[in-house]
Amino acid sequence: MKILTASQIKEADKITMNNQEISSEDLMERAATQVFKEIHERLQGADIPIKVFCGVGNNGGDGLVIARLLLEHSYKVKVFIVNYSDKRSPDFLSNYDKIKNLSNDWPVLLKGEDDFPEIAMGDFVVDAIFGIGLNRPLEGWVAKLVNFINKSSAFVLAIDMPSGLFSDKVSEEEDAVIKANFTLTFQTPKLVFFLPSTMDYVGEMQVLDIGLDRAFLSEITPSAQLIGRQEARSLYNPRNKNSHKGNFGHVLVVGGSYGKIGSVVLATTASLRTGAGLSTVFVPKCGYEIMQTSLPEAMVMTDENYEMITDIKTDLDADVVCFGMGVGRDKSTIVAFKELLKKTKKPMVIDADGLNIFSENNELLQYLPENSVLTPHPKELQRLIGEWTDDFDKIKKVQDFIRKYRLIVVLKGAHTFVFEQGNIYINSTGNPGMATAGSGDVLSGVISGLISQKYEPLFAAVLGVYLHGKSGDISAEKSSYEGMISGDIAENMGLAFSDLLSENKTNPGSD
Ligand SMILES: NC(=O)C1=CN([C@@H]2O[C@H](COP(=O)(O)OP(=O)(O)OC[C@H]3O[C@@H](n4cnc5c(N)ncnc54)[C@H](OP(=O)(O)O)[C@@H]3O)[C@@H](O)[C@H]2O)[C@H](O)CC1
Ligand SMILES: [K+]
Repeated sequence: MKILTASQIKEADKITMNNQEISSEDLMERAATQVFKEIHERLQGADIPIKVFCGVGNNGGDGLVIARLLLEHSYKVKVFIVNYSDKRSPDFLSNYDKIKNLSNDWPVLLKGEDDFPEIAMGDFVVDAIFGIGLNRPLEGWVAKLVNFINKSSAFVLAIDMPSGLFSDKVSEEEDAVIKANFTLTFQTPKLVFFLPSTMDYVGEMQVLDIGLDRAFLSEITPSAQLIGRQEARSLYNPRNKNSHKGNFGHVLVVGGSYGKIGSVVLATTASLRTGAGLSTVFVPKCGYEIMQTSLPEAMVMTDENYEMITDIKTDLDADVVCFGMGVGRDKSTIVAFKELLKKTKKPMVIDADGLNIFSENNELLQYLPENSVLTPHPKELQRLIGEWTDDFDKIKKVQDFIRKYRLIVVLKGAHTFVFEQGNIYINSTGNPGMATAGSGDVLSGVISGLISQKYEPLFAAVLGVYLHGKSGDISAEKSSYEGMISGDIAENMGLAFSDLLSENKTNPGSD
């Protein structure tokens, strides 16, 4: 699903109104009706006090329509107008009239702190104060109102965006931003919903299709894309019946050191569970028996050295080389890595200490084959590209880095981002249970397994991240966030594929 900027959304609005010959008020009615339906479906007429806080722009206009529709369905609604400005939008004004005509219980005008209503624990708060039109931080009593709502224990539903959250930059720590339990957003998710510094404001998120112009939406180049099941499914290459293990490629995993052979076991298991035809590992001698016993499906080659990798003597023409897990940063390992880089022509997948070696030896990056995949977590990324001021600056710095070295970067996090030049793919699967030792080793193995099967490295990264997250979700379902371990993610890859390929799911753009 495309993630659009506020200006792209505003353009889509205009084109939609033009092509569908509808007014902006019609579009507002349509958007807010979708919200009403979602609320109605969940509350089923329940006798819950609903407090709708409306700004005086179009986000506030949405709030007024939602309130009107709820009142028409006999919900217990109280409307508060957050009168932050004298500039009221025309669609706000016409809906203000409509709601005033509906009942004698007129909206309450809030002009300062003294007007704040009581918000009780069981209240249902609708936040329709600001949407994508926010262009400066909240100030004065409006900021205080937002903090006041946040302090209440009420359930908060944000309309389009949590108020106070910018769509195209991060807020400062002291800024007032609604902390929503749920956000119903129109047509497209916003990039800030997925950034580490802003995602917590959003709560659970659902995108409502408000029927913006299809042709425009399909043609526009997005700033990023959200990868749900449908998008991941479109990347899957079905297998030919007439095939043998040679068709699915050969993965070479190079890694491990004394006490860290498990990381290689995990990555290699994951590569095989993802469908690699053959997987060979290159480990220090201490890893020989561990590998052969724990993963009989893999072939094992060893270094001369018992404890660490010092010389990667192999002429194996693998389809992909995965390097870095548990490998350490000994001088001799760095030399061996450099030799490996020089002789490898096919894309590589680099993780963990492989990334740290690059951070400390920047000159090695030039030997990395084009289209190789780096899989850092934020700390590893910071060591690679330097400090960033905020998440938007980070995105820019990653783009500069991958342009320079012609790479793909998989930035691991609650929402893993896959960066290619000029594009970002944001993953929708996964859960906090995956923050467990070895989870990254499994991911490198999954991506390598897909590359060996002739997936383009970019698509291997995007699909791999999706499947890894899905397998994590399946593992959590079976064992809970706390109880799952990364070996489960490798073991459940088969179920993640089955889920991807099952026919009985219809929810596009999400899971
Ligand atoms: N296609 C869609 O998604 C549709 C969305 N709709 C809804 O419309 C809003 C966007 O509405 P808009 O009127 O553009 O913007 P806001 O309601 O968010 O803000 C209104 C004005 O508030 C001023 N502003 C901005 N920041 C502040 C601030 N910190 N303090 C005070 N005032 C502020 C600003 O005006 P200025 O002239 O003062 O700069 C804003 O213009 C969208 O989010 C949806 O909810 C439509 O209903 C249907 C289609
Ligand atoms: K809002």
